[in-house]
This record gives sequence, C-alpha cells and structure tokens, in this order.
Amino acid sequence: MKTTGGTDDQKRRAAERAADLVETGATVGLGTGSTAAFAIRALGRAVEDGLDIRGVPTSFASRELAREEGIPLVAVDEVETIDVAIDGADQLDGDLNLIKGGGAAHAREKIVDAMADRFVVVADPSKVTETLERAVPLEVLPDARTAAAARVSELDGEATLRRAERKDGPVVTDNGNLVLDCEFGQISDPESLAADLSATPGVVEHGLFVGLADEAYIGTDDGVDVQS
Ligand SMILES: O=C(CO)[C@H](O)[C@H](O)COP(=O)(O)O
Repeated sequence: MKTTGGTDDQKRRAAERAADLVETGATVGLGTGSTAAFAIRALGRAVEDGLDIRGVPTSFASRELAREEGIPLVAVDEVETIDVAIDGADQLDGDLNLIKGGGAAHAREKIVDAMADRFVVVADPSKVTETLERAVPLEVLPDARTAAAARVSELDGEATLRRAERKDGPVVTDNGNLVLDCEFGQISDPESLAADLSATPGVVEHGLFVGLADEAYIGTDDGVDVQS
C-alpha cells in the first residue's frame, strides 16, 4: 500500500485513537490509504475481542484488508446511515478542508465520509498545512478527460493524467474511470473551486472535501493532536 511523508508510528497513533471511538453496534466507514489501514487493523483486533460492528469499505483495497481482519462488511449502497467514518487525507488545512484521492478512491470515500454522523480524519503532521496546495485529483469518465482537462486550464489549473506505476497506461479507478491530478497552486477558496469542479461535465468526483470532516486526529511522535 502507498505510504507518504509521516512515520508509521504517527499514523498508527492517530488511527488507533480514532478506532477507540467506535462502539459496539456501530456502522463504520473504513477509509483508504496507509493511515486508514492502521484503523482497520485496530478495528479487526477489537472485533476479535468481541466488538460487534459493520464496516463500510471505501475501496477494493479497504474491503480486502477488512476481510482479512475479520470485520463484517456491508456495501455502501446497502446502508442508510453510517455512525462514524475514519479516513485519511493527502492534505488538510486549519478549517478541516481536505484534499483526498491519492489512492484514487475519493469518489466512494466522499459518499461514505459524507454519510457519516461523525467523520474523523486520521493523518500525520506532514499532511497539515495552512492553505491547501496539493494537486486535486479528479475522477473523470474516460470520454471526458480532454474536455475536463481543458476546463481545468480555464480555471487556471494544469491537469495531468495519472499513470499506473506497474503497468503501461493510466490508473483506472474502482469505478472504471480515469484520474486527472490538477495543480492549482495555493487554493485560497476551496469551496468555490469545489463548486466549479463539481459543475464540470464528466467529472464523477473531485478530491476536495470541504466542510465534511468533524475532527482530525494528527498522530505525533508522542501523542495525538485533535483538531475540530
Ligand atoms: O484519499 C485517500 C485515498 O484515495 C487516502 O486517504 C489518502 O491518499 C491518504 O493516504 P495515506 O494515509 O496513505 O497517506
């Protein structure tokens, strides 16, 4: 699984603290990425010790891991409510706006995270920034990739088709679509950019998560900082 800037101990601390929030009977959104994976493993241990939960995976990868960990699963289209979602982020600002989609899973992540009564972001300090500035992933229908890239240029951005590391050709999402990574520099108004991207024909979902997160647990070298 993809790893990024922070240490595994920082990620694990944040994720295990978030997993401690989960109570028996809960329906739990299971995020994607190396930090969320620590939460899934912690929940797997808790299930083994008797915690009774249903997990809602946000990707093929989180479903496979949760299965290995023995967490009972239910698909997102089979639930009406989610009690808590625990998910990672590629970057977050002081208002808990996020950039997600480093694992190309942001479309289902957004469905699950937005459904949750409580969406907890788990991250290491390398993800925290004053202003969002990483490339924003767009999941696009294959037919829309050229038109969507042109629209990104009109919005003063630069779109790059995400290529696969282990095969020739593009990354294909769990939904059969392509990903454009879009550089906009410093994003001063994430809400406005999110609205523009959502209005672009053929964009299935973008990786800006504005106003969705309730808290962020940031694992440090000696504890967890909570932002809310
Ligand atoms: O949005 C995501 C996947 O689409 C991940 O949550 C994000 O990429 C963070 O991953 P990691 O914890 O491995 O840094």
